[in-house]
Amino acid sequence: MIQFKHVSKAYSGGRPALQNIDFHLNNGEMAFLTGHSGAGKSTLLRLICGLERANDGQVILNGHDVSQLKKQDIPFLRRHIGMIFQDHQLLMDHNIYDNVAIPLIILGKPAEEIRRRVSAALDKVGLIDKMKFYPIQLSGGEQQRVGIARAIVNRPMVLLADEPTGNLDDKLSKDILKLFEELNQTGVTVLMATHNLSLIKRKHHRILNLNQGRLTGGSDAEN
Ligand SMILES: Nc1ncnc2c1ncn2[C@@H]1O[C@H](COP(=O)(O)OP(=O)(O)OP(=O)(O)O)[C@@H](O)[C@H]1O
Repeated sequence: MIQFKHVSKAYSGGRPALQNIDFHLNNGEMAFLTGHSGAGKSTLLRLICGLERANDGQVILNGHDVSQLKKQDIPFLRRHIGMIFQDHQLLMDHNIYDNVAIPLIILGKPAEEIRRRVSAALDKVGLIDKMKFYPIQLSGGEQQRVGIARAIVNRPMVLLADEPTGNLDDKLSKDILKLFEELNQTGVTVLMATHNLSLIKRKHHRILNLNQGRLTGGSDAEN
């Protein structure tokens, strides 16, 4: 489902953020992405959804080489991806319901389907009672969960999560991880970047570990 072939990325003026990354995440697999701050985790996730372009190598998503896609084709690719950002990126002048509905509105889904799916997504993250609230009225952890609801509302094939439990306490972090595992059991491929090693230590999913932009664990050769 997600394959990196000799991928390197350097931001202009900076040292390489990723160097010669090779791995293959199978359809329906779940994996964690770990590594120190600045190791390249966000960059790797951003390459998959076309927010950044590789300088070298191939990033293949569901058979498409993301690094070769034309700019106008990127939105079509993103329809299949749910992306959860570190800084949740909510629209502050829209309420929670609207924030979660946005991906469906963009796709032109009928109002009744939007209502049903947004309610289901908010229910999953425990925020159904707050759908009329604005992001500013929610705690950091609740805002993070709105970002998660928005990412799953369109039932993506692939869920990419950048530090999704960063603002959450232990109990909520475990709940979110459980939610990802449930989605994974329905066939969604999940890649989650995290610093929280205690959260994932008893899990059996593959761990891709980055160190200074290089993959030091979890590549296919070890599996
Ligand atoms: N837009 C950018 N322009 C220039 N350099 C960048 C940019 N984004 C990231 N970098 C650099 O690329 C490297 C990898 O950053 P990245 O954000 O991918 O790491 P990370 O593992 O996600 O870190 P963190 O855990 O702190 O979020 C770092 O050296 C960072 O300074």
